[in-house]
Amino acid sequence: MFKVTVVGSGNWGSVAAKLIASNTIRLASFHDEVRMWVFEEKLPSGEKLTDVINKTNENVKYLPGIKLGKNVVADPELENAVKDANMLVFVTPHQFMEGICKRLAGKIRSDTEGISLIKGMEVKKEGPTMISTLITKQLGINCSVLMGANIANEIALEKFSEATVGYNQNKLAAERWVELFNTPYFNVTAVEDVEGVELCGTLKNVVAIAAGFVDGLEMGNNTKAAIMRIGLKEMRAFSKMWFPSVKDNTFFESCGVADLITTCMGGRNRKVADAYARNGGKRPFDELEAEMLQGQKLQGVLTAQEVHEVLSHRGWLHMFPLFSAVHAISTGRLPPSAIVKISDLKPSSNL
Ligand SMILES: NC(=O)c1ccc[n+]([C@@H]2O[C@H](COP(=O)([O-])OP(=O)(O)OC[C@H]3O[C@@H](n4cnc5c(N)ncnc54)[C@H](O)[C@@H]3O)[C@@H](O)[C@H]2O)c1
Ligand SMILES: O=P(O)(O)OC[C@H](O)CO
Repeated sequence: MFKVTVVGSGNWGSVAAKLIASNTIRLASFHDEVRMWVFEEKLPSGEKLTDVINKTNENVKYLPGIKLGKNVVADPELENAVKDANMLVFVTPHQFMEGICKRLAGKIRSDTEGISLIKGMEVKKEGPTMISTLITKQLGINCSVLMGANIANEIALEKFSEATVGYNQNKLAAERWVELFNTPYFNVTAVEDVEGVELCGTLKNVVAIAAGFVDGLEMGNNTKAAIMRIGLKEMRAFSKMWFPSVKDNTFFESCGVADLITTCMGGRNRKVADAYARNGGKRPFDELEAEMLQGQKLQGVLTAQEVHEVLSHRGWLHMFPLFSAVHAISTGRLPPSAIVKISDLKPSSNL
């Protein structure tokens, strides 16, 4: 029997727990109960978030108004939450994963399979390390990924969408993840390209920041489409430079072009970048994030910084004018209007 724990309980983490719980309760090969690790916090009422989730079956802070399923149990103790599980679903903002992995090292079952829903990467001197690789290295487990055009609040309302599982070699494990996540309104397919799927999910957040600038400047649909097109090309070029095995077809899955479109239309990165541009770049991103998202986290600004670091280390910045402009604008070195002057930065013909 498979026992699932969700490590993370933000907006998407809560929806993932709901999706999974609806399947573990009906499929015989899974234990009914789904544990969900909660980064504990006190609510304005003085109650602990975990207690409120377990009392109301609702994550009142990150996914208000949605019942998670009676078989979801919130647990504030990380080690306790994972101790019986042999299927771990990682879904926290990427900046917290190194610390979480350090706490979990040596404390999980040896037969555990992992999957990361985290859109982000770590930066090392030698280049980017994907979060699935960090998990594999630090915890010694196989780790697949699930990415897609998945704005969490829409899936919480059971509106139809698609997602892509990326795996490396272990097809059986990938099929089990598909079984665990798939529902009539959440259509999951698997492709053998873990890095390609994960890089799509990670890099689209940088393009979403650019799309938000364009919206904030009220530049219209053609400009936004141009930004998305250039962004997609840079996503593919960046992915293939670091991981030549990445497949072109992956960019046509839900994790690729579909996620790029939905994020640039309706995501949190877009929304906060829109506000940043409307304020003429005068209010920093972290201030807008705290005010507009109330505890939810942006991934695009940090990812732009990470992309900048690895590209500048290699001397490749000039080949990625859009990624470079997003970083320069979000750090206040260029005004938001610079997002449509990227042709001045001489994009390389080999993208
Ligand atoms: N929300 C979406 O629509 C969506 C959809 C697909 C993928 N994702 C990805 O899922 C991942 C998680 O995003 P989310 O939307 O579930 O989270 P979120 O942004 O809604 O919430 C932030 C979470 O971080 C937790 N947190 C705060 N400080 C922490 C710390 N020091 N250590 C550990 N946790 C801490 C908070 O308790 C909260 O659970 C991200 O990589 C995101 O890109 C999000
Ligand atoms: O709200 P965002 O910008 O973090 O994007 C959410 C999801 O990644 C969309 O698939």
